[in-house]
Amino acid sequence: MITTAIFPSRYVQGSNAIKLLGEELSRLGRKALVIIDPVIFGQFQPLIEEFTAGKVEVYLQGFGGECCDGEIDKHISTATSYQVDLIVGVGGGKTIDTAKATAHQLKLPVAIVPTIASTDAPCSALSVIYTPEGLWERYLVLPRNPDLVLVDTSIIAQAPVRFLVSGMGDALATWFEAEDCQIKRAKNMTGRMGPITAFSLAHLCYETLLEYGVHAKTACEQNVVTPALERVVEANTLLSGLGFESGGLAAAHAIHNGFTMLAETKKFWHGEKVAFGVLTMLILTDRPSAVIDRVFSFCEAVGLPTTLADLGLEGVSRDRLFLAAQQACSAGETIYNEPCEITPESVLAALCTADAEGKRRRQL
Ligand SMILES: NC(=O)c1ccc[n+]([C@@H]2O[C@H](COP(=O)([O-])OP(=O)(O)OC[C@H]3O[C@@H](n4cnc5c(N)ncnc54)[C@H](O)[C@@H]3O)[C@@H](O)[C@H]2O)c1
Ligand SMILES: [Zn+2]
Repeated sequence: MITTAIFPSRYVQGSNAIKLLGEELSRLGRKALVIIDPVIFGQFQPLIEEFTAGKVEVYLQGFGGECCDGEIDKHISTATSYQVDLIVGVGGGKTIDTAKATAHQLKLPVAIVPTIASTDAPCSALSVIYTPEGLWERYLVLPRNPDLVLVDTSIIAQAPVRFLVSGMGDALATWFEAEDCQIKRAKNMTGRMGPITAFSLAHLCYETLLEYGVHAKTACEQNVVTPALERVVEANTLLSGLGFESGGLAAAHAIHNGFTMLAETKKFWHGEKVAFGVLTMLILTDRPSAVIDRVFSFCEAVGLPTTLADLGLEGVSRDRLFLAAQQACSAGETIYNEPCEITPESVLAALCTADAEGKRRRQL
């Protein structure tokens, strides 16, 4: 059997790692287009200018808010007119995915500087493309992973804690989705089966969250970096990225994609929707109740959604929920990597049951 795993070329993490930006970027190019999330543009412009000075020439451009084709075209056009030889993405998952897609179109190297540990987008060879209105559109699978991922944990610790928790929700899916792909011998994001390395990393991701998740959240609430925070940032960013890409995706992410059909969930972050996708998946795939209890307890302890109301879907009708279930079961979705029968009806049943279980536990 041929297995395949893919990795970013270089991963740098630590408190004040941003000071290494110029040195690290100068390995990749001389002139960079730096795409920055608009919310943090003012905060990061001076940092980027200071820590690249004398090493790399930089042009800064704001990200427009959605990773869609029009937005990618905007950055391609700027990069072309400035004749840059490197693309840098600074921000959350959407800015990062836009930077990766832009670099891919231009066949340039890409460096990623996540400013929140909210998803496992930084390390992957994938951009998730949406419509300008924010509906999930397609996965753009890229031929290579980022050339550099540089994570400054002090920056992550300064950001609102909800992003770190959301990243834990995304990372929580990694082991369960990879495990099901391993059982089913399903394809990972490369279209081949993952090696044991990927499944081990995915499992380490899960163990790290369970062991250090609560303490990492506490540190982030104090805006400080501790060893637990360092571990969870690495789990959210590197372990989860390697684990999902080379292990494979399954139901939790398909259910997330289904939720994007329901406008009420738009104000919730990717990892928050994925976390409820995990709870649903555990019921859908008939996991032992001890596992279900452990994952519910973890979500409750760190503050991830455990009911539909937590995702803005209080009182949602079964008919509307069925729309999300149908979307989760679209042709080609990763939900078919599950080693069990999948229908929109079975997904709806699992969604309703996960919600009821979340409510039941609150009444104990
Ligand atoms: N490509 C992949 O492998 C992959 C994996 C997982 C998720 N994704 C994608 O990532 C996206 C979700 O990413 P996200 O949840 O990071 O959303 P996002 O990029 O929209 O960022 C969330 C919010 O955080 C703000 N922000 C960023 N840095 C900040 C900081 N330091 N302080 C305060 N606010 C800050 C942004 O302005 C934004 O409002 C989705 O599009 C999802 O599909 C991609
Ligand atoms: Zn995800």
